[in-house]
Amino acid sequence: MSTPVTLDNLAALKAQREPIVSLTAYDAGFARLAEAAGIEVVLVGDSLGMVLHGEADTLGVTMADMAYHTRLVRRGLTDTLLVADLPYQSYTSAGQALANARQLVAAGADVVKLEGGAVMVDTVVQLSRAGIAVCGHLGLQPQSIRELGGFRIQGRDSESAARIHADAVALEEAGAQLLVLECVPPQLAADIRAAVRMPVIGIGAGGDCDGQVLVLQDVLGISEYQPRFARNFLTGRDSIQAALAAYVAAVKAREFPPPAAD
Ligand SMILES: Nc1nc(=O)c2c([nH]1)NC[C@@H]1CN(c3ccc(C(=O)N[C@@H](CCC(=O)O)C(=O)O)cc3)CN21
Ligand SMILES: CC(C)C(=O)C(=O)O
Ligand SMILES: [Mg+2]
Repeated sequence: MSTPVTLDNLAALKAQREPIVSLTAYDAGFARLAEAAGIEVVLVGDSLGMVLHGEADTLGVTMADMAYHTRLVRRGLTDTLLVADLPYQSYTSAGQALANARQLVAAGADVVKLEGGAVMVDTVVQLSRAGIAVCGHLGLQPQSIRELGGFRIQGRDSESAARIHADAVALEEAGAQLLVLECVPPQLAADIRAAVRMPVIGIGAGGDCDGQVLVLQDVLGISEYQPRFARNFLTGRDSIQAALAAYVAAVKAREFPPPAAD
């Protein structure tokens, strides 16, 4: 890449139906490798609570953690769009969300991501009005693990599918410019993708999304627990660089995720 990736570029990729490739990173070194491999969006995910800290969920991650890792990743990137997660309990009011989102932007985030649908509309409106780009996150919301009772697929029945669909539209109307859709049935992801202008980046949500995101450690096969939807791209390859390039190529060719229920 030679010019910075923008949200407008991602919208153009959606319009062209060219898959957007996203990957998590938590430090400058891996961020640099992700950019060199052609990753368009690097996510500093609160998944770092699990893959870096060794916790069983993402609930212990703090704003200090997210700001620190966002600063590290920023130093590894020249042109890649940087999305950073607002962590658990850091956006319980619009005012708190604004203050914390500003911290992530100061640390180098281009876009801040938050979990939740209709309940987040006021917050998304305020962030957008303040000039902060927002990425929504629907479907499986790991920060709601206690309410969900586990990392389970969401939107299986028609009622919850309709709610997720309505949440996506509400987020877009509130000003969200990007959406992560995690662990929902492929048909629901396809319907939502077609219904909103913002690019929809899927994870465990089938192939008919505008893009895909995976956790770095899953792509390298070094996670303690590998979700079923993830793939180890280092298998059969001899370097991390080759694995990341293979992930990018597989998403761009729509070879990943595979068509069948995986
Ligand atoms: N290493 C890692 N990869 C991830 O994709 C990831 C994280 N950590 N941490 C934050 C969230 C949590 N995620 C997860 C974690 C576990 C499952 C999981 O166990 N899924 C089951 C399917 C459950 C069902 O059938 O509903 C699976 O077998 O994949 C899914 C998403 C996605 N994110
Ligand atoms: C799994 C992705 C979407 C995420 O939110 C994270 O890495 O925290
Ligand atoms: Mg997250």
